[in-house]
Amino acid sequence: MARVKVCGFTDGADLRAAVEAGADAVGVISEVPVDTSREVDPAHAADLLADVPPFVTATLVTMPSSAERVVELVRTIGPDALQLHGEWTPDELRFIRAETERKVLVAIDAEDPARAEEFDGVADALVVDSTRESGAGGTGETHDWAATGELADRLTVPVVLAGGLTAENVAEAVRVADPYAVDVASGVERVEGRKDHNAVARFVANAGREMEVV
Ligand SMILES: O=C(O)c1ccccc1N[C@@H]1O[C@H](COP(=O)(O)O)[C@@H](O)[C@H]1O
Repeated sequence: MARVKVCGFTDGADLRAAVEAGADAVGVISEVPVDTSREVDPAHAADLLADVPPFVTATLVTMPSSAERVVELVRTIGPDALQLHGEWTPDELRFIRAETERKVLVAIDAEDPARAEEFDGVADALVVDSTRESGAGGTGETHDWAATGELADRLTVPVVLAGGLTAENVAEAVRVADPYAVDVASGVERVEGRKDHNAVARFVANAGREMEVV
């Protein structure tokens, strides 16, 4: 059974619905250099994550221009964990981990397994996503789940499967890739930036099942 992260909250009621549905982690997206309806400013991100109860991982998804800015954002927003997209070096990652004392997940593109191997043992987990050229996620596009499963078998750190997941395809994705966790943003929205609570509940349920619940 895969753990579940639901990402890209802009609204407290949507976040609480995901927690109620049983999500293991929730994410807010702040300071990303792409146009996305899921981005919130740091103050709003802090407010949203302040509502996350114990035993649910409050995650900041970000891609600012420097490692120092990541550290500032962690101090402002107060997440439990960080998910970094974009072009980071292993040394920058070591600096961020040491300064923030947070678990750090690095997002890599599914087409770039060499980069995953570069961060194996440096990051706390890898998010294997179908990213844009900039490294940003939220594309709503799937990739080769079997190849990601094979990559996960070669790595020592946990692999989070992301990219184009929905309540309808997540059970099959888990069956094929057998990831540590799955991550969804656009696939459980009713309109851009707002979640469909029913789809979120079905996503969480289906991530833990081999058969789809409709
Ligand atoms: O969702 C975004 O707009 C986004 C922007 C910049 C960096 C990361 C972003 N989202 C992350 O990408 C994955 C996959 O998204 P999707 O399910 O394919 O829409 C998502 O889990 C977010 O963590």
